[in-house]
Amino acid sequence: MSYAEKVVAVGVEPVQAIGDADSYITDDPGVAGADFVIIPITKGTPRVSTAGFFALDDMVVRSSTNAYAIIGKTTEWAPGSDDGALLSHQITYATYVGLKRIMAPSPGPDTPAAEFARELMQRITGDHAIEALLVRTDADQASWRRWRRVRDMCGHSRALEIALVLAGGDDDVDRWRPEPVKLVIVPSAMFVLNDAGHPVLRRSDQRIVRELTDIGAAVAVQHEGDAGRHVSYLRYLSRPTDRDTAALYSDAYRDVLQVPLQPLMDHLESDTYATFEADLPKYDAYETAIAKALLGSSSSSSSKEAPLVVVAGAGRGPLVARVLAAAARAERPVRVVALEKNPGAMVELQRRNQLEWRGAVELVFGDMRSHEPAEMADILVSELLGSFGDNELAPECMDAAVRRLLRPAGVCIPCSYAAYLAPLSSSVLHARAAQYSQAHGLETPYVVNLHAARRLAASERMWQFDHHVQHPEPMQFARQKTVEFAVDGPAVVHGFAGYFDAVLYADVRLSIRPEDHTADMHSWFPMFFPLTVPLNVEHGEGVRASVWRRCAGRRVWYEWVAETRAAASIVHNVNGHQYWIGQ
Ligand SMILES: C[S@@+](CC[C@H](N)C(=O)[O-])C[C@H]1O[C@@H](n2cnc3c(N)ncnc32)[C@H](O)[C@@H]1O
Repeated sequence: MSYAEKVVAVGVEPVQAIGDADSYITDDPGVAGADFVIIPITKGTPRVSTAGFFALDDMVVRSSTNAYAIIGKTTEWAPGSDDGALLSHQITYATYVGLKRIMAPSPGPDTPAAEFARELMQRITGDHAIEALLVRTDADQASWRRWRRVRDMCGHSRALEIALVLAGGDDDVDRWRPEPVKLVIVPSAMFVLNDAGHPVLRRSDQRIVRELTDIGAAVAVQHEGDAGRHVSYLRYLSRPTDRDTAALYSDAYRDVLQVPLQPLMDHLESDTYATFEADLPKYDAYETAIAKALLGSSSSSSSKEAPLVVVAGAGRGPLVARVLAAAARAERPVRVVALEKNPGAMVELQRRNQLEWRGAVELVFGDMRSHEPAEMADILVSELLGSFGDNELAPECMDAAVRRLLRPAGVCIPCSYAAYLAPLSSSVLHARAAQYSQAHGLETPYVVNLHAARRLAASERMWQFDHHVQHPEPMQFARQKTVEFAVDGPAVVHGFAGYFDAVLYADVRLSIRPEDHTADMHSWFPMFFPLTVPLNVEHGEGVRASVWRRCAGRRVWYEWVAETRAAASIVHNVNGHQYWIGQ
């Protein structure tokens, strides 16, 4: 199922007291059409027998018949009381009947965070830990600060999820977007009647509900009496919208952490090439750059022949096809060499050369860093860019290719590319990275289509690699940069997002920076460099990031560290001990 096809569950939280969950769910016309209800597990202050069980009369949830449709609320918990024992009994009972989810009360302004966090920790750790606990909270900034404190004390546990109660108007949703919001509760007072007399939300509140359901939250109306029309409206509001193919593709990868590809060390699979090839804006830009280069450059003066274009790292041939299209567009004859080191892709190149290119392309199997050409190229085309620009080892491969394959005044496409960094808040991604940490470690960058995340500042340029001039000596591939970000705090930095931009030729560029992203291009998602321990940033405080690109032997890797005024992270991935790129 793709993300866009996912249906958002819509529920009801009755304001009136409910005597018995089963008859409410089965008989009350007011909840017909809802997918779930949010109701207390027990009535008022229930008695627990000395033997440790509840009396039937005290229960709202009395059987497991409708458990799949119930989010069970525990009773309010008073700090310093022995309500903790009651909470325990309620959770044990809720687990026994198999409730869909259990909701803990919100930590009120007077609730000491330490006591509340300790109470929660007791439920989510140890032998009888429950998988997930919904913490109910208001959406204002003070509530977010309280939540942040409690979550820190609970070690950013993935078991804690949020049920966010909106107030309407100026809910600060940006602050909640990076948090694990699994449920949005909309009080009926937020609804207004439209011209036809139907309850609807104001435009700004519609946007908030859509944004939160879009990152995977269910939605419920808090209502007295018949909630049917509110439920239908919320279902309509959170329905999937029509998307184009590129958006559908991106949606399927929302917040999915991917290990970055290593096209130099590994041989890519045919399906991976097929995914690249679907990204037409990228190849359109290449075609334009090649056509401009053909018009702008003279072929080697010693030769009367057409310019020689070498596609280094041709894959299954999309750039070869674009060289031929650019030549036709520029009305310039060309000679084309396709160089590739992946034996599987070589078979596809032969097939296309026979069927599509009528043998016009010279195919060469080899490594661009060691290939000995019979003739130097006028134009060298390659696409070895990763999400952080140089993380697929474009510098190492292209510097060698420029020296060995390109004549001194030749054109290299791309001629330069740069890496960018921005601080990122996303407890969702951080929790996922922590989940993978046994396999890959938390000191590993990922490629991810960022969605449940908030960028805390504009991206800053880290470094650049240039291939327009041939350097007399091989390039220095190591880099280091420290940048300062003015963060819109208070916020939590869970890591950094990495981006790149590239100049293909003259004014033809590619970019995945949010500030100037190439329209509709979808084959590169940003990089995510997690911090092992997230850093809190207060209002007016900045964040400093230092990143190194280091190289030794046949390995290249990144190390990174973050600092605020009050705290600092560890230096991540020292000596590439968790993540490296192989040459
Ligand atoms: C990111 S893919 C791009 C492939 C193709 N140009 C496209 O757009 O679909 C990079 C390609 O370069 C090839 N490659 C990487 N390093 C190479 C090297 N040193 N020599 C030759 N080919 C290389 C990989 O096998 C892969 O096919």
